[in-house]
Amino acid sequence: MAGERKVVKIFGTDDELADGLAKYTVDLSRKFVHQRSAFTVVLSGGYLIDKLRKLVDPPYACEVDWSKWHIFWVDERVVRKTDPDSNYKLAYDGFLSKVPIPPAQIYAINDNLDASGAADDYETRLKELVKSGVVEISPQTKFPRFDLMLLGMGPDGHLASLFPHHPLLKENKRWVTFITNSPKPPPVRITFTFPVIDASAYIAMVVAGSGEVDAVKKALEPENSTDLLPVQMVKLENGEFTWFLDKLAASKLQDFN
Ligand SMILES: O=C(O)[C@H](O)[C@@H](O)[C@H](O)[C@H](O)COP(=O)(O)O
Repeated sequence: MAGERKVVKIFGTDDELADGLAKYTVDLSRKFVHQRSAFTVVLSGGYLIDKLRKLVDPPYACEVDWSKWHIFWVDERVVRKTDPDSNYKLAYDGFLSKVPIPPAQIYAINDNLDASGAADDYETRLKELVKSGVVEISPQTKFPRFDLMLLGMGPDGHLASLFPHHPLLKENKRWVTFITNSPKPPPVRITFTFPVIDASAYIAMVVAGSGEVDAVKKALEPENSTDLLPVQMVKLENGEFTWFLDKLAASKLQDFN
């Protein structure tokens, strides 16, 4: 069935959220490995990685065929992989170093290139992975269709490095582009574009704590406003968008309190 299915899950504690996210990811891993013998997973930076902490331990870790996983980044800071600002480093230290995903299936950006070069290089590598059948392609839009994006959102409603009112919100040709004036430091990043995000099969948007409470309220219970947050601009063509919230992040939602 085409279109977007929206799901909201609210957890009482941080540990319950981490358990819920681990179970959801295990179920999708099983589904895609069975269906296509590969599972393409896109990560963001931020505290998302901490929320994946349960996935690396039993019972979840043993239920996953890690050899079929392929890891990508929805956005990455243009810094060395060893830099504390690197999303690769954050994910490696907190998640990837603890599970047996083949290193050749972890697609970090080329940190020898500048922002424009790194975006071009990442897009070229994605095109090769589409050709070899690892990454699917959307039959409708011809943008890459990832199996699962595990994402975070900022207090201003940004996702990936797509910030409010920025011209990159309108990018509709490139798969991967770059930004040199990100309002969230560091300023130079590469990012997937909206058409790639919109082509996803599943997105988990993970928000916990009080920092994003107003953005969550605006995204889930919008009042008439033409000034949309970036997260409100996501329109999955044929996919499921699930919010993973804790009690604090959901505390302003009328329908859920
Ligand atoms: O590089 C980045 O800045 C992240 O990838 C970004 O997309 C992140 O997911 C959001 O900014 C939310 O970040 P927090 O989880 O820290 O709020």
